[in-house]
Amino acid sequence: MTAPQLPSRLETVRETILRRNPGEVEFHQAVDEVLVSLGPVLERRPDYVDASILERLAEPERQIIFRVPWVDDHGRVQVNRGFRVEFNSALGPYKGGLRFHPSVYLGIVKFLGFEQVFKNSLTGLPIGGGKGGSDFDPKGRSDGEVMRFCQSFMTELYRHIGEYTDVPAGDIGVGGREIGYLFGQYKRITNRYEAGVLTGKGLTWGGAQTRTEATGYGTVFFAEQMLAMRKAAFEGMRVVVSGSGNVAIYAAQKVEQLGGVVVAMSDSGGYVVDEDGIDIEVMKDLKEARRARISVYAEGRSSAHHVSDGSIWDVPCDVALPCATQNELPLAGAKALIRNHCRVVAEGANMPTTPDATAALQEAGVLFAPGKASNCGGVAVSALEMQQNASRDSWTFEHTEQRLRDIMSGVFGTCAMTAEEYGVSGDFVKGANIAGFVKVADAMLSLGVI
Ligand SMILES: NC(=O)C1=CN([C@@H]2O[C@H](COP(=O)(O)OP(=O)(O)OC[C@H]3O[C@@H](n4cnc5c(N)ncnc54)[C@H](O)[C@@H]3O)[C@@H](O)[C@H]2O)C=CC1
Ligand SMILES: O=C(O)CCC(=O)C(=O)O
Repeated sequence: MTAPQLPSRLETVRETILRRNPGEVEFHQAVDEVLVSLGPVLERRPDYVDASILERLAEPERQIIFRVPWVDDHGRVQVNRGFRVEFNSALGPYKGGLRFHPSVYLGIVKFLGFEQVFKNSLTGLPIGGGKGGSDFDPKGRSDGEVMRFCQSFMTELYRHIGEYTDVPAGDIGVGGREIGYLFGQYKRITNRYEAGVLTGKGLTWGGAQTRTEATGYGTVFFAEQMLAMRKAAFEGMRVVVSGSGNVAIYAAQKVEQLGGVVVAMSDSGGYVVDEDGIDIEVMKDLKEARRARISVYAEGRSSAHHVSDGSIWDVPCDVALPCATQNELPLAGAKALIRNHCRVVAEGANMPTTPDATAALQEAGVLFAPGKASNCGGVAVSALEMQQNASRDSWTFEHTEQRLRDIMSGVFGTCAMTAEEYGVSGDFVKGANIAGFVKVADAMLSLGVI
C-alpha cells in the first residue's frame, strides 16, 4: 500500500505510529485513512497540536493480551490468545465488539478499536471505543467447544470489563450464542446480574429489540439518504451485499423491505447470484440455523448460481454494500462497480474498501460512505441496550427501530454538514473523520493530560 501524502506535522505523527506499532498493517491503514482527512482541522486548531491530541489518540489507553486454555471434544487442551484493547474513554466507557477469527492478532484488534473511537463519537451517544477478540476459530466447532472457549475467555476478561468501564459486544464469529455463554460465565464469576456489561444479549435476558438487525438496517438507512441526494430510492434498485453474516443478512432484509432487489451475497467460499432476488428467509435459515456454506443456497434453484472464484463486485448493481470483512473491495472491484454504473457504495463492514478503491470510486462520482459512519447503527443500538439495562426497561421493536433511523439520519447530517464546512461537499470520508475526531479531541482537551 502506498503511503498517503500528508502535511509535515501529520507525517511526523504517522512515522511515530509506524515505528511504535511495527508490522500492524491493518492498524497503519486505519490510521492513514484518518490522518489524510485531518490537515485542515489542525490548521484551524493548533491547540490540538499543542496538546498532542493525535499522538494520544493513536496510543490505546490499555492493551490486554491473555492466554485462553480450553478442552476440545477429544479431551485435548487447546490454547488461544485473547485480546481487549481499551482504546479511548474520553466520551464514555470503552465500547466495541469481540471478534473470534483465526486471523485475529493485535494489529486487527487495534485497527478495529481505532475505527470504533470515531464511529462511536459520530453516534452522538456517550460511548468511548474499544475492541477485542481471539484467534479462536468457531467454524466447525461444536456448541460445547464454543461454550468452553467462551467460559475460559471470560474467566480472564471479566476483571477488565463492567457497565461503567468497558462493554463488549459481537463482531465476526461472535453472535447471540457466544454472547450468551460469555454473559453466563460473567454472571457466575461475579454473582451479579449486571446486564449492561455486554450488549447483543438475548431478548429474554436483557437484550434490546433491533440490536440483531441494527448494523445492517442502519447501513441501509444511511444508503437511503445517499440515494435521496441523487433523487433516487431503493425501490427497484439492484443491490449487491457481500457477506452473509449478521450485518449482511439484515442489510439485505431491509433492502428488500424498501423495494430493492438483492441479486448477490457471499461468504469466504464464493458468492451466489439470484436474478429473482435472494430469498432472505432461506439465506437466514442457511446461515443462522444450519451454519452451512452459501453454495447450498444455489442447489436446486434455477434462478441462482454459485461462483467459487471470482469477484462479487463483477455482478452489475446500482448499490453495493460490502458487509463481510476488511479489504474485501479492492481497486479491481471498484473499477468493475464503476464500469457497471454503480451509484452508491455504503460500507456495512469495517474498512472493507482499500484506500485506492475508495479514491477510484470517489473520483468516478460514486457516492461512498465509510463504515465508521454507515455501520454505526449496531453500536448505537448497543448504547440503547445499555440505556434500557440501566433503567430496567425494555422498548418495542418499532420504537427502537425509529431511534435507530433518527440516529442514522443525524450521523448522515453530521457527515454531510462537516464535509460542506471544510469545502469538500459530498465527501463522507472526510466528513466522518473530521466530525468524529473533533468531538473526541475536544473532550480530551477538557479532561486534561491523562
Ligand atoms: N456485528 C456487528 O454489529 C457489526 C459488525 N461490523 C463489521 O461487519 C463485518 C461483518 O461482521 P458480522 O456480520 O458481525 O460477522 P459474521 O461473523 O456474522 O459474518 C461475517 C461474514 O463474512 C463472511 N466472510 C468472511 N470473510 C469473507 C471473505 N473474504 N469474502 C466474503 N465473505 C467473507 C463470512 O462468511 C460471514 O458470512 C465485519 O467487518 C465487522 O467488523 C461492523 C459494525 C457492527
Ligand atoms: O455493538 C457494539 O458494541 C460493537 C459493534 C462493533 O463492534 C462495531 O461497530 O464494529
